[in-house]
Amino acid sequence: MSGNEHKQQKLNVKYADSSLKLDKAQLEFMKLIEEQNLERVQKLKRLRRNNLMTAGALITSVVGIYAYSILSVKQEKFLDDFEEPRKKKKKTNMSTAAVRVLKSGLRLPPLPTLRDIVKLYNLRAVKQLSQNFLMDERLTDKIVKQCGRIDSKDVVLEVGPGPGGITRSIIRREPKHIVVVEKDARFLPTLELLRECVAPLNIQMQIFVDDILTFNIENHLPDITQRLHLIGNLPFSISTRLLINWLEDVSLRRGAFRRHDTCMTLTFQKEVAERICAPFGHEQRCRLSVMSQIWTQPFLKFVIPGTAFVPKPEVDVGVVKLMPLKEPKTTLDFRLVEKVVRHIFNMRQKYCRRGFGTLFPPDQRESVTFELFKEADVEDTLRPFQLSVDECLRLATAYSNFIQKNPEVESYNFRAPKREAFEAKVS
Ligand SMILES: C[S@@+](CC[C@H](N)C(=O)[O-])C[C@H]1O[C@@H](n2cnc3c(N)ncnc32)[C@H](O)[C@@H]1O
Repeated sequence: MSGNEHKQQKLNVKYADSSLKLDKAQLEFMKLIEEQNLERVQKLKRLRRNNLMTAGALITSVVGIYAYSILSVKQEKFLDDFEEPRKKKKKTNMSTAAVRVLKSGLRLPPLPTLRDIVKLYNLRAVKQLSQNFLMDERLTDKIVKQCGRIDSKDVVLEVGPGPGGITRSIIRREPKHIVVVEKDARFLPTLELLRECVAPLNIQMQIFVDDILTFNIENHLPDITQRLHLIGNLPFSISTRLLINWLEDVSLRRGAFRRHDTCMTLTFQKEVAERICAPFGHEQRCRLSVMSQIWTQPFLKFVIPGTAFVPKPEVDVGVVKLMPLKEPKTTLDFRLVEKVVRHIFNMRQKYCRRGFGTLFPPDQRESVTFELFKEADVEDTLRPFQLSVDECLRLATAYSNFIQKNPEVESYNFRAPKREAFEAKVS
């Protein structure tokens, strides 16, 4: 076909098409098709939008999961850091007690950790019983180490073992006999667990659910052929009272102190620990310093930061070792000495004669005070914290001599209402 013929045919076709008229049905059919097309396009658009949204959600979840995994891994790393030194320490740098235990062949069966025990028995600390637990084995070992040598024939009495951290450290020192006195019966199962573990090792363990302030040591430990060690992470609420009770027992050589070599390794609030050991002239010097130093030699061994306890107390804690003196500094009655020392320190900032004078009724106060300071050879213008133990004891001796001659003065109480004080004086 020539080029001209081809052109002519195209024109014919055009001509023929335009001449066609669409009938109504065809138009409607086309409209229908158009509508269907439109609908299909919209459907596709919707599908695309949904796909985009699903993809977005998927990407967000994937990114979320990834970020969470990174954070979790970091958290685990933190926990590892927290626990790691202890694990490493166990492998590379064992405590001396642990080394001794291994050398001696003593093997404790595997025990749950203290943290697990506390969780297992749901042992929430009770504030009224001053419960602050020590979970760090290195610290409990260090406290027990302050007892000095613990022989295989010795007895150790622990006050307030709680979940048993210090008890475990005592066991590692292999005494013959361990006595624990705990007021809170919730700790009984955990302590019984320890007792079961040490039974095959020939260590006798006795558990008493009792109050140490009324616990009769003499009745429970009648045999004095065995040396006794007293130890305890004491509840703050009773620590000073317990110490005063035990100092009185030292003075009377009774209870735990029938032997002169019973030592006390006890914890106190740091400030109290410092007061117990304060020498004269020290600003912390107080009644407790003088009373402790008359019958014992106290040493502040070390301080444990409050953060080491669970729950954390608001104060730091001092570990004090008190060794009863072989030769007591006085044979005077404990309560008489305590009374004189208490009166002297009642007016800390004043001359010591002011507090001492309150032992006597006002009408004879000045003259008697003057006389007794002279007799005791003590400077009456010293402040109470500047008095040595000997000076306090000389004043106590002078007071004791005075009330032997004037027994009616002994019951004088300067704090009593005036009428009562007068009646005491005339009766
Ligand atoms: C500071 S916590 C020490 C607990 C444990 N020894 C430690 O170091 O983790 C004091 C413990 O003494 C107990 N306790 C409190 N008052 C007591 C009392 N009057 N007689 C005996 N135990 C007492 C408490 O229940 C508590 O277990």
